Amino acid sequence: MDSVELEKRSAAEAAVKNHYPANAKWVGIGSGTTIVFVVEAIKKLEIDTSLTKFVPTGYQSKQLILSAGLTAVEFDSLPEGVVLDVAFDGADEVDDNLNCIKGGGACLFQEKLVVLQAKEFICVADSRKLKPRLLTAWKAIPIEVAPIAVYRVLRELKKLGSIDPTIRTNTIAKAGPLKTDQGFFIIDAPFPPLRLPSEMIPLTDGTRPADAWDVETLSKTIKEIPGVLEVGIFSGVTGPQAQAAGGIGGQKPVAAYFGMPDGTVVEKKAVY
Ligand SMILES: O=C(CO)[C@H](O)[C@H](O)COP(=O)(O)O
Repeated sequence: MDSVELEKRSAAEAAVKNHYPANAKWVGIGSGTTIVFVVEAIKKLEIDTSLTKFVPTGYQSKQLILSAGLTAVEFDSLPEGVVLDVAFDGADEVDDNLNCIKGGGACLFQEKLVVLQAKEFICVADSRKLKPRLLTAWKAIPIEVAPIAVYRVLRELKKLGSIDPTIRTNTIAKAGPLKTDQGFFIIDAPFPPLRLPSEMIPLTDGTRPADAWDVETLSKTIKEIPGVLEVGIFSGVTGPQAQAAGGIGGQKPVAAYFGMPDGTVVEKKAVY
């Protein structure tokens, strides 16, 4: 196993050890390559999971749950009022405030639904994902868009300062735009590195500097473009603050685990 895979595994083991609830009833399972190690770590606990329901974030996630012999319940089959005990998921980049970029695997819409429905979102990643600000190494924001609106959304993104946003295409033999589990397209929209909201200094007339966006404002602005289903920025209040505001757990992780090249695991916790 190469060193990045080992980082993913050690982060997953630490995250599951610290956050998998003793009598878990509902557990969200994200998408991507790191989440495979989370499911492996849950299995390694050797606890009775027969009463636990695992909520997938898409096709790959559901197959992962089923092939591990666990019970999958799709998001749209959740009984009314159910709040997930915890949701584990990966990320493409995580900043100092635990804001995340997600959607590298094109599952951001269901991933956001699932983490919002969980008391706690626990992020699991390798060392490459740990950066002070979003869009440092990961250069574009994944945005899920209705196919009919895609060219209009591309134009609107350019007006917001995105340099050369593109429609993601299939990487396998089938030519054409990649389709998400919802049958939508993904636009990858590059922007300059994003600031934290606290770093935004308005111009003297009170407006935003043309080349500077903070995580929160850009996410909300993109979400308002007609045709956008969801934006791959996971930000805002989290944990108890989100619960107090009625948004259950919020979009942002309460803790993020990063496997490091030296075999250690860095744990970062949200500050409330
Ligand atoms: O958001 C995601 C999929 O839409 C993934 O969580 C993200 O892309 C990280 O993937 P990986 O664990 O393979 O690095």
